[in-house]
Amino acid sequence: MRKVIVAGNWKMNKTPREAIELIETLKPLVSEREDVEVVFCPPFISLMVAVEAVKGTNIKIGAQNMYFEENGAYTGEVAPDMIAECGVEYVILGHSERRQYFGETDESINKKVKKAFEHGLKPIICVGETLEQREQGITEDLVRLQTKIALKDISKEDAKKAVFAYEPVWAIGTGKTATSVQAEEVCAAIRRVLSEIYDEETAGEIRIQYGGSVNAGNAAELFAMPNIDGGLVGGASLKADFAKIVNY
Ligand SMILES: O=C(CO)COP(=O)(O)O
Repeated sequence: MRKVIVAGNWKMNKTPREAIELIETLKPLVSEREDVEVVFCPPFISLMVAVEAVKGTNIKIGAQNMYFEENGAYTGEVAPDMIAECGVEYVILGHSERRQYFGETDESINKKVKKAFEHGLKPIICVGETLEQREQGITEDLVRLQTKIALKDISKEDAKKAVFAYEPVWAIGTGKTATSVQAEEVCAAIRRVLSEIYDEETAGEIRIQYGGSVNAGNAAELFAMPNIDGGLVGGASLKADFAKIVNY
């Protein structure tokens, strides 16, 4: 049985002081469900205080990105061991905003996935199509390709620790959610390709989230779908409402 995982991607929001405030507000509200794994992903600068703030609870902390080199002349970048040393367990990789604004490619995401595993970090790998791609009818082809390239040269043992997040770009921050049927269709396609790359057992262990305008009103229906194992939440993760999603 796959454990549901609900992660809050805070994106570029909250100063370290505000991050602590939000965690303190949410902590008592999201710690009750043993069957749901909760992850907060604040900006880099708040990772250390966030790890400190969730000590003694079962809440996990994740980063939103990292670079694929170990160290060196890469001004402005953050290395895998830097975030690992903060006590972070997860790292979001390949978010569509990083692909769109910061030139990330399937190949660079694959390098990051490899590095994450080398450093004991669990990647939350984001895949998803734009509206244009959906209208062209290439959603499944595209998501299959994104999934395959992200996992190139990744062992079965490591892959089992990965989380996938299906995030249709047209549903992010738009208030326009994919229907549970649309989301399930693509999450099932991701599981099929995982089964082709590895085997059915491995595919059955990997968790696949849906992301894109998840809120307290639609979480239960989405998470009830057989291939949707939780959500990657943006806007609604910045408010006390996040607790309602966790306690769907
Ligand atoms: O991009 C997302 C999570 O990574 C989704 O963002 P929203 O929940 O704000 O649509």
